Amino acid sequence: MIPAHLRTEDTIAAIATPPGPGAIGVIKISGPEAEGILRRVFRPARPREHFESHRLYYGHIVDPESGEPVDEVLVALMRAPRSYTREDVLEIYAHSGYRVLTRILELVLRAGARPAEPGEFTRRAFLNGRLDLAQAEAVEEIIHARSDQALRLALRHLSGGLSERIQALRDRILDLLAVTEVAVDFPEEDVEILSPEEMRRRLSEEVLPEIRRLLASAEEGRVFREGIAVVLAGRPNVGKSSLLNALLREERAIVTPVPGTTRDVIEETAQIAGLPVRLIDTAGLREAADEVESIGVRKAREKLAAADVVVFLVDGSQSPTEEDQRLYEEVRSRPHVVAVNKIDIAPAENLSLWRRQFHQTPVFISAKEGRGLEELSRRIFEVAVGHGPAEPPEIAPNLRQKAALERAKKALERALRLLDQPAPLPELLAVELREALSALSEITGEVTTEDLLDRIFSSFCIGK
Ligand SMILES: Nc1nc2c(c(=O)[nH]1)N(C=O)[C@@H](CNc1ccc(C(=O)N[C@@H](CCC(=O)O)C(=O)O)cc1)CN2
Ligand SMILES: Nc1nc2c(ncn2[C@@H]2O[C@H](COP(=O)(O)OP(=O)(O)OP(=O)(O)O)[C@@H](O)[C@H]2O)c(=O)[nH]1
Ligand SMILES: [Mg+2]
Repeated sequence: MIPAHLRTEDTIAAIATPPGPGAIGVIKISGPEAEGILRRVFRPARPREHFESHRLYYGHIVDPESGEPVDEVLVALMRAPRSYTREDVLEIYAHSGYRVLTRILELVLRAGARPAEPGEFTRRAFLNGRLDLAQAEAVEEIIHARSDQALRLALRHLSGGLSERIQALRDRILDLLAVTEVAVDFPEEDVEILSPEEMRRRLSEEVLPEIRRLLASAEEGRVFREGIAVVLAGRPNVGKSSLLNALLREERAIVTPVPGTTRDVIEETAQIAGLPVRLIDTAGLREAADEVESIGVRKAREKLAAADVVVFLVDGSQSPTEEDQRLYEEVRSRPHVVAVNKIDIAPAENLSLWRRQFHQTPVFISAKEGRGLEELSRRIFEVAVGHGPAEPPEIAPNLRQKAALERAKKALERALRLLDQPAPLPELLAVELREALSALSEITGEVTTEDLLDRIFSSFCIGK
């Protein structure tokens, strides 16, 4: 039974914009009472009997009990099925502020709506067939995209890029299942509609490679979507904070000639070669001079251990020391890039010493003059992604979708093993093909459970 809080005959309402002062705040209402609510709480500037669909009306939200105006607004009514949820949708464009939006929402609730659960608008869009499940997940992906690449990927998912690939796979497996079932139903007829060899060929050359491609792009897509943590580490005064500032193009961290300037962890988001990156500047690694600094150094080591990529920075204006070597040993086991800084003032003989100092060729940079930063970005990208800067994959399944793909892959591999045997039983084959189909159907949501939907939509924002 559908729990009361998800009854789709209810009219739901939510504030759809972030709380606090802002130019405009939006209240969304969806369900059969949308128009009734409009009539009860809205007073149009010019009295009217009828509200046209998809038109903006200007007027006031008025408390129906006291007659007191609450805000000056624009409203739009979008009649079913031409709306986000395919139900009647009412949107109220109000001023945004701490009180005004909650006041209006209270009136709307009193006028016949109940508060929407997180993701409930999109859940209705899904239940009413406007989006499939993969597209619904893409809505959330758009909201959380932190780089252009991540956004592009999400938008392709929203417009059905992933769903189409899954659908094509399902069609192929369905064809195979259909002939297998003929063989189950008419065992005595010796009509071999599809030979085991042909079935084998289609599975191993057409279906499984496509699943493997999708799985690989899931891996690759993850870095584009979620981004990486890049920690800047090295001895005091080598120019870590200067590099942070240079990469951000902003004077974010304090830079001084005094070693031990940065004592706390500084984190900022940036884009590096299209990847969303959390850049983390840390205290210079050394025997700390005081308690504050020693806490800073400890935090620096914690960040180092959790980094996706460490940029190990050294000072090219000085020659390598044992201390640099010792610190490098700490970093070496982590994915890292070595950067030799201050090449604008570094003597040439130093640079050749530094060149031979590490297990990899360092990148030569000047944080001060912004030199070598592109090369550094490229190297960070390589270490994070495993190959040179490339476009993100066309589409990239998320973790849930990846798990379903893996289930489908296992089932199809079992089917292949059956086909290796002499006279494979069609009944057994059909079981595996159906299992693969059901796994793939979970991705787009042809097959779902309340539990699955709860899990997916509960992580959405309220009002989405
Ligand atoms: N004001 C407002 N802006 C918004 C949204 C919204 O809900 N309200 N959206 C919320 O995420 C996004 C836009 N997404 C939307 C997707 C579909 C439909 C829609 O009405 N689709 C109908 C009919 C389209 C038509 O007129 O042909 C449909 O597909 O059936 C509306 C918004 C971003 N901007
Ligand atoms: N010439 C030159 N000076 C630089 C460069 N990068 C940093 N510096 C100078 O080096 C000094 C230290 O720079 P910071 O960025 O504060 O160094 P840090 O590694 O963050 O130092 P701590 O926070 O103390 O660990 C400052 O005087 C910077 O101006 C560079 O590329 N060239
Ligand atoms: Mg610093």
